[in-house]
Amino acid sequence: MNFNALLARATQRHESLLCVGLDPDPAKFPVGMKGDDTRIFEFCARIVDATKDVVCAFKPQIAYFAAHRAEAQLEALMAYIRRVAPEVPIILDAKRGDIGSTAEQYAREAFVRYQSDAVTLSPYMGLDSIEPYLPYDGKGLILLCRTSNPGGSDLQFQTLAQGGKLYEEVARLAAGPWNQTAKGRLGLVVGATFPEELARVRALAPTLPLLIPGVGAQGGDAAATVQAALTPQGAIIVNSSRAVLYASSGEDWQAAARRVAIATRDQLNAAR
Ligand SMILES: O=c1ccn([C@@H]2O[C@H](COP(=O)(O)O)[C@@H](O)[C@H]2O)c(=O)[nH]1
Repeated sequence: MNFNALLARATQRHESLLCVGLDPDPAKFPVGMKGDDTRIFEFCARIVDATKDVVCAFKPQIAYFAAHRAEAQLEALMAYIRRVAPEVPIILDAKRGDIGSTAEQYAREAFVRYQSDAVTLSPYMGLDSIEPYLPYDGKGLILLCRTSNPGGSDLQFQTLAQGGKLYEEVARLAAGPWNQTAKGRLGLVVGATFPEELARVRALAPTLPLLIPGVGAQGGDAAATVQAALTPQGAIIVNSSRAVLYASSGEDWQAAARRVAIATRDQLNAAR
């Protein structure tokens, strides 16, 4: 099943707009595991067990694995999620972007090595840096548009000579000609920390799925996010990582992660 269909089905079955981000930092692991980078798989797998019925997606961030030489644990985690939660799409957060020949290798990494359903990409090297991902049928390609960090404004908020902001041009291209080339498989990353721009992106890209990080640890407002971005034609995937993963460092850490995930899902649903 393709990414968009998987996402729609998981959103409906789990009544959830919440994506749990898998950003394992051994320094923040709970009692008994703290500092142990051989237990990255185990930590993430227990979070998956605790939240798999309340999410519409999981989003492992590749840097948290690569930094600890834990790529093999990420491979094992992807296989584990596919086994215990086959209905939940997995978005590999890699933010790749490079010339075509290198992008071919990044595409292979995301879709052959890790078997993800979607990957995050930087659009700033242009359409030919996205094209190498297209041979992987049905996979979602989610382009950075208006990122959640304050410094995102440095470039994305620049006014272009032809008028409009750079992030608006990314949204226009992704909703129009680039998505035609990509056969409807593009999505956009827009931060929950910028609800006005979120609404603007939704207006420019009414049918694209939006991956929205920034609720939880970054302080984005869950209700404002839903009101700005959710429409009957436009899916949203609202990510929270640290607030769920590190809800408790005590022995109740899995139960605490589940509690926060359910509370966040319910907050998002209340605003629908
Ligand atoms: O604009 C962006 C794009 C990606 N991210 C990623 O999302 C999570 C957010 O983690 P929290 O702990 O919920 O803040 C993380 O993996 C980022 O790399 C983002 O925050 N903003």
